[in-house]
Amino acid sequence: MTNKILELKNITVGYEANRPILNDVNLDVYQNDFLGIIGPNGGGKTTLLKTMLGLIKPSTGDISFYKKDQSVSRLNIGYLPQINQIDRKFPISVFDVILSGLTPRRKFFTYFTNEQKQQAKDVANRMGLESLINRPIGNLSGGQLQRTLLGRAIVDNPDLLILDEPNSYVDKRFETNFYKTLEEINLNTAIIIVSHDVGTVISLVKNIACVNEGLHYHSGSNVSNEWLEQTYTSCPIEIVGHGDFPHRILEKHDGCKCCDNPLPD
Ligand SMILES: Nc1ncnc2c1ncn2[C@@H]1O[C@H](COP(=O)(O)OP(=O)(O)OP(=O)(O)O)[C@@H](O)[C@H]1O
Repeated sequence: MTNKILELKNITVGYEANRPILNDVNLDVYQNDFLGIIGPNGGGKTTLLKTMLGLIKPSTGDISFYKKDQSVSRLNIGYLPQINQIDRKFPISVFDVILSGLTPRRKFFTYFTNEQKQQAKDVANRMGLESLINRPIGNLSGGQLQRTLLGRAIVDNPDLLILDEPNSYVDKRFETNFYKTLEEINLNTAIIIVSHDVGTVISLVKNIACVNEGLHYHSGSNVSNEWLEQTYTSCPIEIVGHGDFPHRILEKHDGCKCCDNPLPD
């Protein structure tokens, strides 16, 4: 038994004909995996997620899904988007956002059963949102909104949870709790986390992939500075310890596509 749930084989994918963003990508994701995806800006991380979610179709290669080593046509995937993809003005409550992660029992008149409503309440409690359940999402802090959307992503007991830049919600007080919650979820669910915060990713995950036009896989999270430099290619990078989590330091350098936010001298 390999416990593989997702397999990408020789995937080449892009948005325009003959202009691939990712070339010949191979990746296996396992049940209970915690995979960190890092890489320079524009390297293709979001493109890889969209491919896994079936939102863009590869020009070559195969995507396969498995449950208990048997091939299946799809997986149940929960997705936590980046905060800039959320319309916070949309008039919807915490409870309704979490409930929307479930499929209504009737198609044309949206209808959730009492059991499903209880499921959404239980997840709200698990996320520490019981006192905010009727609050419109426009009136939540960044961390509360993140917990709400994490609740939506896990309410249907997904096989795989994908988190796109969870650090974009910026709520330092909740950060440690958030990572503890992820560890609990990981007991039953495979997780893929995409983040610019290489240090945090390395301290959390079981395996690492660096996406930079292709995909470089590292089994285990004890990556060396040399591996990081090789996989980021044009962008020198170093990991240093600082507080609870190591942080990423970029050496001073020019002409590199990932240097939109160089550190001050
Ligand atoms: N819809 C699109 N149409 C055409 N090109 C696109 C589209 N979306 C992304 N791209 C291009 O694909 C490349 C990879 O983008 P992608 O968003 O996957 O990178 P990323 O690694 O997620 O970047 P970042 O770290 O900045 O979020 C970039 O050059 C980008 O301009």
